[in-house]
Amino acid sequence: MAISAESPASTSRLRPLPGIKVEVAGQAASGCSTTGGEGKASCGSSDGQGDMPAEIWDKVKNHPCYSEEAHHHYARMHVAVAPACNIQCNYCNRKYDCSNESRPGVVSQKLTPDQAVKKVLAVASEIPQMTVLGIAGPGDALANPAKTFETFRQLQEQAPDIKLCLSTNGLALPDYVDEIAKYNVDHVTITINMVDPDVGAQIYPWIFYNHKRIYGREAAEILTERQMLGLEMLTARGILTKINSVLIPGINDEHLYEVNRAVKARGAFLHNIMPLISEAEHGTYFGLNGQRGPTAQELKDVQDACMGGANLMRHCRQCRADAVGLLGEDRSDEFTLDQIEQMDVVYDIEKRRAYQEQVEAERQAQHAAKQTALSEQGADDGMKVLVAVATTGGGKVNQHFGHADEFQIYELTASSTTFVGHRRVDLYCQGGYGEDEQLPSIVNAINDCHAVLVSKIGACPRDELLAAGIEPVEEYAHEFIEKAALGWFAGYRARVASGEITHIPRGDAAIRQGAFKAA
Ligand SMILES: C[S@@+](CC[C@H](N)C(=O)[O-])C[C@H]1O[C@@H](n2cnc3c(N)ncnc32)[C@H](O)[C@@H]1O
Ligand code: SF4
Ligand code: SF4
Repeated sequence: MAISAESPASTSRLRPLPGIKVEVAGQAASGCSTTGGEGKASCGSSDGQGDMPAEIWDKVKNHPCYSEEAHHHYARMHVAVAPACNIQCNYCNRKYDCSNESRPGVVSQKLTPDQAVKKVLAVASEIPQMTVLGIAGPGDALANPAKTFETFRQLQEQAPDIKLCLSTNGLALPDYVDEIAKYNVDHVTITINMVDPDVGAQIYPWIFYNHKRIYGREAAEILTERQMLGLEMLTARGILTKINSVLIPGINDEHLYEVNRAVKARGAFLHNIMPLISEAEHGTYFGLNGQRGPTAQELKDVQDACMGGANLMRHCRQCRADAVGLLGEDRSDEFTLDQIEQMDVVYDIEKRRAYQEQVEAERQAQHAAKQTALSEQGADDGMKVLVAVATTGGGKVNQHFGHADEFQIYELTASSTTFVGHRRVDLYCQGGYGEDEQLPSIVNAINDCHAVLVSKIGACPRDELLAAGIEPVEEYAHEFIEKAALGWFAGYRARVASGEITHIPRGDAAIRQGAFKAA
């Protein structure tokens, strides 16, 4: 597909682009449910490739961030080799020795490139489904170019099967595109929160550029120009890009649609709209000044409004800069420098490959089960519901309600299943203490869902969920998630059709008791 990089009307305030035509070698939309947010049933391919070109498919099918399906099966890790930053965001406060905060920009230990490479080899040997190594701070990968590229250089030699990624604010990006290509870094994340410097001036107090500090609107103007130029240059080289945007209510919530269209026009592969994390105790400008993050509903509304543009990632976990494991789990505690010194690391590519073949077979089985379940749904009657799922990974409904500290949320129609996000909750099972207090907050977190799919649930929470209009479902324990959800949905629609129950749309209006009623 050829995409013109000329400025679309909505981004006319940007630096005029050089009018290059950018070849985008296959957008996510042409694949089949490979991205986070828009998995439709139109694709019948058994593995999910759809009509995506093979070279793109190879880059995304086992990348947990670029493919929603892959994130159930494959792991990633970050190494914290990039402490410095060349700009200031009003939502960021980096910490270098912190083990108890789970947010971007925080790490337990800064690493040298040599230490980082040791750690990657150790993790990759212990967790063979770890396919991706990213440098995401705690500062900016490209504000620390020597450490970033030395890490990549060594890894390319010693672990050539691992995909390399980096995250940047984009200010220095145009200067490093050649080096990014040289080390086969084929996934780059750029954080783009605005394409309008007036919006940018409310997010970025300063940038450090050309040996000086630049403030306010002028800083934001330079930043947006550099981000757009860097994105175009990556697209022109066939490097896949993911755009992160932090949703900041009252500042860029209404503007992110424009960002989505601007990055799509420049060939972005995915757009990851993430909620602002903002607490006074993090010590950020926004946190200290009462700027709140969005609700789950506000986030979904903005993501939904952006559909039809750049494809959306909705399964981001906003990981720490030293995260290790499947998205949502963090095993970095098992790989401290002291522990790595004690490990007998043998990096065996063949063993990793053989293991990943099994993992890939599971991913494909999950995809095929979904396609079969969709084909059995019958005509689409326009009904749309959300369901919550308790899972420990592997793409299956395999967690007890009481053990879930989060639920994955899927939107179902008769012709699609779409992952729309995860909701963290307080653990219900507290060893007998405080359970009654947790339940209302759990119900509140999933109160826009019609059902919650679990491997098991106790009698007390079952009754309370039913009273709140949420149907607890154990029947599909240990099934693949989409197959389970669609199986329940087919039964639900049949009960509605027979008059056994009344379908009541939920959403915001569902914050009431008794939505799930017998007719
Ligand atoms: C720590 S940064 C490191 C990479 C790079 N410096 C950048 O900003 O893109 C990783 C991601 O975390 C995001 N981030 C940092 N603090 C955040 C916060 N308080 N809330 C939401 N996202 C945040 C950044 O915007 C960025 O997308
Ligand atoms: S660019 Fe990244 S590391 Fe730098 S201040 Fe912003 S979020 Fe923090
Ligand atoms: S922060 Fe988001 S994109 Fe980055 S590794 Fe975690 S899930 Fe993937």
